[in-house]
Amino acid sequence: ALLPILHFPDPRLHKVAKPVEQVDDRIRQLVKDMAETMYDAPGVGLAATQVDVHERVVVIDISEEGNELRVLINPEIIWKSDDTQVYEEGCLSVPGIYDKVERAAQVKVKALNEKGEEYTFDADGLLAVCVQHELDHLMGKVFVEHLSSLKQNRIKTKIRKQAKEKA
Ligand SMILES: O=C(O)C[C@@H](Cc1ccccc1)C(=O)SCC(=O)c1ccccc1
Ligand SMILES: [Zn+2]
Repeated sequence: ALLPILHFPDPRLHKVAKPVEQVDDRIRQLVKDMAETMYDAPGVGLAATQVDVHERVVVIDISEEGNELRVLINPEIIWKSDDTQVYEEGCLSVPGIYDKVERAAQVKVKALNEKGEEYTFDADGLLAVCVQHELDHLMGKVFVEHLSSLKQNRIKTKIRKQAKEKA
């Protein structure tokens, strides 16, 4: 089922997600709903925090055809490169806002899959950006918080105006 995505500055986006205790059918259904919601947006990633579920679950699919779904349960970055890359980021919780964010160029990630089995993978490029962006969400952080307070205030004003026009 499609899940409603929380929009900045909703305070629930700042809640810290808890680790998943048991990878069971409830979690597998959540993953299915998150993937459906991500593809519908469309996006290349989605964190459970964004759909108001405060558990450490992330889905990512950076493939062109949208047929390479990655499921990250209790994900951890176990290594980060010193060199960084700047990438123009967007966010499904901050629609219409794009800005440059500097992050580690390569990361090594450890996570559980839908069966609860542990796996690791190396990421660079867009995948590295996306993993770091999604893990920020699980820590209650939205990408705009990397920007100056001047820019953040302008974004809040713009989002409020968008909300008024829609209402
Ligand atoms: O808000 C989110 O977490 C989803 C976000 C993740 C992200 C990935 C990479 C850079 C920044 C943010 C998005 O998917 S934003 C939409 C987007 O980047 C995109 C959408 C469709 C095709 C390609 C990219
Ligand atoms: Zn986001």
